[in-house]
Amino acid sequence: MAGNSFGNLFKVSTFGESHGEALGGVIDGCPAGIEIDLEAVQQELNRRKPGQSSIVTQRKEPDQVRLVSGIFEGKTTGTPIGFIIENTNQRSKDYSHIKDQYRPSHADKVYDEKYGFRDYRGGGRSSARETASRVVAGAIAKQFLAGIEIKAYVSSVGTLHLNKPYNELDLQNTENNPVRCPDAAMAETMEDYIKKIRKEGDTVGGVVSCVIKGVPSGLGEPVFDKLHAELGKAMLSINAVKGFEYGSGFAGAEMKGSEHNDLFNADGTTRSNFSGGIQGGISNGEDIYFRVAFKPVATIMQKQSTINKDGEQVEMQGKGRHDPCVVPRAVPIVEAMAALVLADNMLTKRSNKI
Ligand SMILES: Cc1cc2nc3c(=O)[nH]c(=O)nc-3n(C[C@H](O)[C@H](O)[C@H](O)COP(=O)(O)O)c2cc1C
Ligand SMILES: C=C(O[C@@H]1CC(C(=O)O)=C[C@@H](OP(=O)(O)O)[C@H]1O)C(=O)O
Repeated sequence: MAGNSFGNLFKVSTFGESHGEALGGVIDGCPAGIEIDLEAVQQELNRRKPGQSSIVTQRKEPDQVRLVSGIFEGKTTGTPIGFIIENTNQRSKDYSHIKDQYRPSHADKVYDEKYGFRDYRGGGRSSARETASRVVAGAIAKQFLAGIEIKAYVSSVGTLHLNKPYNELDLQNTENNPVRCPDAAMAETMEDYIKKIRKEGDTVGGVVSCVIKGVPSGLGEPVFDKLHAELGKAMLSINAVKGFEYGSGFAGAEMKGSEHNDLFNADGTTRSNFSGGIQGGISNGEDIYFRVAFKPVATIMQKQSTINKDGEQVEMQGKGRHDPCVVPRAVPIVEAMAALVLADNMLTKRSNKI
């Protein structure tokens, strides 16, 4: 099974299944001499971990990371950084009912078809539990990117939208509530809504917005490896993601050039930023901002029709501990993937200077 590595120069490979012994990864290409704050790495994992509030999956995992190589006396050595997170709270019996039948809109059927066999416990490799490894790698990338600030937050849950641009929000408030929405009143409305949806045995989608400040100009490799294309791939590789837009995004399609053009100031900065900090695939020094759309979780606690391995129509109802809405826990994952893209592009920029 290929496809488990991300990045070219700052490269991470992840391993592990939701109900296996452990998850983990190897980061290759992280430069030597970076001071690593292990508590900050753990803090990022705590933001993502299951069981953290009443509006996420109730699986209780400590998600304690163990760094096993590549760091000596608190600094990266330039050798591969290996890390492990043990699984401690699997409840595999919840999944025996999907051994021979498929959850609609999860990855069960396609994994069986592609590989002829699958670890059905907890969704195996297709589970978003894998994203714990991304968060570790992203936390190390963030430390390499000192001076660049990456902040994601929840901007929609279902049809509840926070209709304010990021520069009118105080993003310091994002971590003050379990939804991770920086507007306290909207966060409360969203939280109540997620609770109501959970009671109904249903799930709901949402949007994570992200802003990156302090990115130097010149990151991104046209023509195929444009910075926004790399960000798009990174975000679309996260479980349950259905959409990515940067800058003006789909709204830009409704505008005129005379409204949309980012006019220059004399110092080369721009008066507006519909470009989202990237022009021609290269960062221009303005804020990079983008949005990521997540679908409603597939495993619902309501009866739905599906098929079994023999192609018979059957009824099934989800079991186990699932997220009613993924966006509160997706915030640190989005930040981690953005950090990995920037770290990789930073190293590429260094390597193509004569
Ligand atoms: C943070 C996070 C938590 C998730 N939790 C669940 C969950 O509890 N149950 C579930 O069925 N899907 C959950 N998902 C989504 C599935 O992992 C995903 O839908 C599945 O792998 C199929 O892939 P696809 O939706 O990208 O096509 C979660 C996704 C994320 C990002
Ligand atoms: C365990 C995590 O989330 C899991 C993501 C997930 C899925 O299908 O993506 C399904 C559930 O898995 P399980 O029933 O095995 O607990 C979630 O709890 C995690 O993110 O660490």
